[in-house]
Amino acid sequence: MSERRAASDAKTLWTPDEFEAAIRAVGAERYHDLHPFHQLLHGGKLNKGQVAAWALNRYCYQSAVPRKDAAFVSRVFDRQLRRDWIHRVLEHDGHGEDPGGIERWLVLTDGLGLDRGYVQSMEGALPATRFAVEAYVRFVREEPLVVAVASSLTELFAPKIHKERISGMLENYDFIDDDVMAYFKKRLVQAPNDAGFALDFIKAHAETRAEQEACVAAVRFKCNVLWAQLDALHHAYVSPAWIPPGAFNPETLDNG
Ligand SMILES: O=C(O)c1cc(C(=O)O)c2c(n1)C(=O)C(=O)c1cc(C(=O)O)[nH]c1-2
Repeated sequence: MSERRAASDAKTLWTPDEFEAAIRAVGAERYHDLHPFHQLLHGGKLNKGQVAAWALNRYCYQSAVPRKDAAFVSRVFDRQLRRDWIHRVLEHDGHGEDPGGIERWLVLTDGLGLDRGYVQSMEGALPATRFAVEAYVRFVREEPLVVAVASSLTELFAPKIHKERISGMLENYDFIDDDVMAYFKKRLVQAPNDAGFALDFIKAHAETRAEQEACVAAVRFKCNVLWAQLDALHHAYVSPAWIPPGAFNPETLDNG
């Protein structure tokens, strides 16, 4: 055991409330709602091409989420936990009558004038987007289960940003309507359930202070995954507007 880990284990276990407060403090400090790109997006300050760049890159995240959840399930020996987690894959991939979140995301990219095949190929995504989302998949595949669960807890902070996004984008962009915001409306119901389950799970299963601190670090890591994607978008499409070779160019979009 490293010296740092031993020192952390020797500290008193946080109470469940203290543990939750430490997790929530990470969101208050560094969730991506604080990123200038989101403020531009929600405030109507971007043009259609820039919004399309965001949606196209964010598709990579959407498609990685069920992959990381499937990777998680594959590591779980407890049948009940697999049952409790597997719906996350289905929420995104669809199930029965529900076309799923990825399909709803493609309705958004259709509405922005992007070709579906191009979006799904991820060929136009920024290099940093690909690195960031794959780092998340790898993290969930490799870290201890309780830490992997904790990394989903940025979802505690997502409903606030989804509400702001629905109202801000509907109000500020004439190319956004209710149909294309369906993805976020659905997440307003799904995310609190998923986050509540994950929070209860880590409270019950992080048994040492070191494990609790590793969970907090996982939320910090995940905030970085989200933040890095917006840094890359800002750099490529806002200022200095350096589009990496081969990445989506908004000028190729009709009415971009
Ligand atoms: O729009 C957003 O800001 C946002 C953020 C996050 C998040 O915090 O990771 C998720 C989502 N949306 C989302 O729609 C979603 O399905 C989702 C799943 C997860 C996850 O880590 O399992 N995060 C998020």
